[in-house]
Amino acid sequence: MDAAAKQLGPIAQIRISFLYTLVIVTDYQETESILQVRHADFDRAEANARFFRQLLPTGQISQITGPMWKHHRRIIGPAMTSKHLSLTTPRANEAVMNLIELFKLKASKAGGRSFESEGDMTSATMDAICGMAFGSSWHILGGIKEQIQMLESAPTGHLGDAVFRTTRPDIADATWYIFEAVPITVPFPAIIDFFTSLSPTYRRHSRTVRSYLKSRLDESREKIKAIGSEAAMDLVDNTLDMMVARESRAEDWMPDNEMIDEVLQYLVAGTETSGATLTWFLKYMTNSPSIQRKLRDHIIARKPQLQDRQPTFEDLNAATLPYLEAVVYETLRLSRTAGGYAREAKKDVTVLGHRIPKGTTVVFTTATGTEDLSTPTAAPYLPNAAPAGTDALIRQTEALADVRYDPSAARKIGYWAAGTGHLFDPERWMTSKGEFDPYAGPSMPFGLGQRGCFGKNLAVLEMRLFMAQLSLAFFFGPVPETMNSTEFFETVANHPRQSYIRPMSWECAEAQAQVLA
Ligand code: HEM
Repeated sequence: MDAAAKQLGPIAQIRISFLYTLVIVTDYQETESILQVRHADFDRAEANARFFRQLLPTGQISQITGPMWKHHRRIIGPAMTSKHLSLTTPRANEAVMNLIELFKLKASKAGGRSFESEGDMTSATMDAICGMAFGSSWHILGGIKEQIQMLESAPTGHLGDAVFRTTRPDIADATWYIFEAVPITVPFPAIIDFFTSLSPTYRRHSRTVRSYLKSRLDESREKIKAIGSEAAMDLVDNTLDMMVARESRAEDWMPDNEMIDEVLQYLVAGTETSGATLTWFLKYMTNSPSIQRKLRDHIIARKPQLQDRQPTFEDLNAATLPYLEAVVYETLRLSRTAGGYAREAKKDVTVLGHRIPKGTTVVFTTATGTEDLSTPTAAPYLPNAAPAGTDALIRQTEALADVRYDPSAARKIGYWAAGTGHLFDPERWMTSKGEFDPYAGPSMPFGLGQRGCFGKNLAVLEMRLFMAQLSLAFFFGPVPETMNSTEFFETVANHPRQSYIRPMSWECAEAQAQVLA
């Protein structure tokens, strides 16, 4: 899709089959306007929402905008306020600390060899999200640590890496199983969903996860009854408790199955996305020693106390730690965890001068953050060059090359310098005064508008917590070329094909640097 978007320009039409046509819009300003302003014209695409319906029949993510979606947003919305996120921060910090201990242990057993990190990052984000969603985790990292402690040393893989084969608790495996059944990369999701719903294994794992969440819900009700719902509102450190505390108000009541869907949705929408983004972060750090040093020095200079204690929600913000914020935004921009998102035209509409009939799915790619096709200096579009191998699928709309961004129009967001979009460069987010500028240039990792990512605030908090503490704990040493590919593969998220790291203490890194000097 990215290749098509790049070659065909700001708007293009892709015929998937005789019955189904998509329109791709890559013009940044038009995308902003559709997502943020034109709610009367566009809604969440049914084609997108139905991916998750088997797993989360009533979750926000499976619904088009209507009374049920609004009801869910109103009840769970306070989970993304600063007040609630501040209360839940210790839950995420537990996962970060366990991850740091696990990396130390793995590094000692690896004896200088690199090892794959993505499994640990998704286990860490699952532990963190569980803690924030219902107050305790499945201790996946703790279990992995215990298994690794038993090892003398790790076996060597075919690339010369250290291989750690570990298992996860059954409940975590059951959850992964049902996540992986989301038919996101298949051509006929409805058919796949039908067969999935008949699969005894899927049904068994789904029952296991749902009955676990039901027992958490019952415990939460007991807890909140004992505290009293009004008092609980100021104390609750997880989303389930918060929803239960609110349910005493008639308008905030929600049936059990809907509450369970909302909590499970945290895990579905928040684990793989955050885990993949943090895996990319480790890759960028591994390949940017000077950025690692700058980030660590920045945190120590601005918040020296974070060397001795865990950060609070209030410690980590763009004003206090602008360079950390720049690293967070740059990682989200370049890793493009979610490849794109979609809307459906609710009526006949006009986009960039082209009539789009009611019911058409319009897709936006996060590549607009790396290849800003509305940049006046961008390379000219190639309106007649369909990407190789896709000719049969692609039919260009008539003469679209002339539909370009109008430089005289007001635009709040800046531009990235031509040809630099593919580089990992946190400086692009910094002003000459050393401040963080969220409007420096295009990037939409979370989509936008009323159907943009619900969990954005939580995700950004997680990124800050993990990135700050990992940067203080480790220097990520270079890994061999054969383990350093930048290729990726796509599921719900974009994952790096290789995620090898070689964490070491800063003291060890400095000693090595001196020997080499
Ligand atoms: C780095 C991490 C994350 C990324 C990159 C990400 C990205 C996205 C994107 C691109 C969308 C679609 C937006 C649109 O259509 O405009 C989305 C939707 C959503 N995300 Fe996230 N997300 C992340 C983490 C999370 C977390 C941690 C949660 C939950 C706590 C979450 C919950 C949701 C939900 C519920 C929706 C659907 C919203 C709706 O349909 O109204 N996400 N996310």
